[in-house]
Amino acid sequence: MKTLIENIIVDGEQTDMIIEDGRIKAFLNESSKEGYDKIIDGKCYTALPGLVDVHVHFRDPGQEAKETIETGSKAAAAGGFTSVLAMANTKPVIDNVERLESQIKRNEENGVIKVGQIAAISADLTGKEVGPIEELADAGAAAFSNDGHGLQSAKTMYEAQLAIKAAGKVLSAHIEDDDLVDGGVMNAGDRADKLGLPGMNSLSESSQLARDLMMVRQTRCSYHVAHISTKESVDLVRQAKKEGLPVTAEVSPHHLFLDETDIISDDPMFKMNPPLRSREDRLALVAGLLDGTIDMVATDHAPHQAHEKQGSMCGCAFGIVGLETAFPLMYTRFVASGLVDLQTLLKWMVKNPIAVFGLKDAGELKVGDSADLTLIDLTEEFEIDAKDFYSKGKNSPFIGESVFGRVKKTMVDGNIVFEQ
Ligand SMILES: NC(=O)N[C@@H](CC(=O)O)C(=O)O
Ligand SMILES: [Zn+2]
Ligand SMILES: [Zn+2]
Repeated sequence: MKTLIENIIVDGEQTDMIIEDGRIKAFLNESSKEGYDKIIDGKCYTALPGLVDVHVHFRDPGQEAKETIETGSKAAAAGGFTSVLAMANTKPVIDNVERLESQIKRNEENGVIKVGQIAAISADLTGKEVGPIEELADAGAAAFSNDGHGLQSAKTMYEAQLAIKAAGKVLSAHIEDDDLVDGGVMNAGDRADKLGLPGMNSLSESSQLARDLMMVRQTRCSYHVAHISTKESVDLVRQAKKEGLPVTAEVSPHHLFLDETDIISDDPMFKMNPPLRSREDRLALVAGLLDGTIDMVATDHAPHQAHEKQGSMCGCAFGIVGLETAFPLMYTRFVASGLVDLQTLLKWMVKNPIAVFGLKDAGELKVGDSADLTLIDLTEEFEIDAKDFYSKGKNSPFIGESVFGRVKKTMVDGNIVFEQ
């Protein structure tokens, strides 16, 4: 299979790209159109290496009404992603070798992009004891996480770090002290008080992170902070990096662009875990991303059915979708606004995720690399509309927002997996 993409922008230059047998064969300026199986008019769209998201929830098996591997991966492709890591909090949880092997096969069969599988740290995410980490790593676990629940037991966290370090994998930590959360539905503070909603103390994140980092000093386990949300957590990661600890962090777009002051009424679209924090927290996250304390952006794509995101924040589900809004939001707010260049955004959304999680993705558009890429019209402005979502989840607080950067086509191994 030989494909020619004409007139695309790569690194700021207009070019043609030849793809053969799933790989980038050459960049040419004047190519003859003979001998191709497919010719695509790139219309001067910008070609970027496929985006990578190390934190998504595809709900399959068990909650297919919220999302499936197929719909979730189609949403990812529509968002410009060619590679994601799926969390283990499906029903049942991916916590043993048999389930992991079957899930890896299902991800491959049903996913239109590359879907790596994260395995659970503990059986059923209870945190009581550490699961068979070595066997799961040998069976192909992309990383380990207890996402959905914090590990309340220090002993479980300590033993998990030792086992994950021995297996040479990354521990992606959902940090949450249940006692301090105490049934809250949004960040504790003035806003929660005003709305009369139960608050979650932000120390529920940072205090558990401090505990975990004390352990990393000893275990040297590669420890990745999932969905970091507080200023204190950013300070702790910054300090840990200064010390040379193997610590990394991801932030989700919603924690960069929204804070508790955006919650003007009891609205389920603003309920997620961790919650939107204070403005000060949000600005610390932006600063942490800009200074390299936070390594990457991850969506924490958490689809739910419409009826699960209705009524009061007290009764509804935690989580929002993010795969189809992440790139345009990040591009609009960080690149189009002039804060950073496109290369920096690609560091956050491609290069660092690949490097930290040791993924096999090329992450670049170079001759010889696999043709995992996305073609984007960076100049097209559009309104985020749930009707356009491929995800079954329409639960986004960004609906109605005007953004730049429309994904036009996404290719995995040279095959088109999304076309607008
Ligand atoms: N982020 C959320 O609010 N929800 C996630 C779980 C999680 O990421 O902790 C989910 O699975 O729905
Ligand atoms: Zn989580
Ligand atoms: Zn999550």
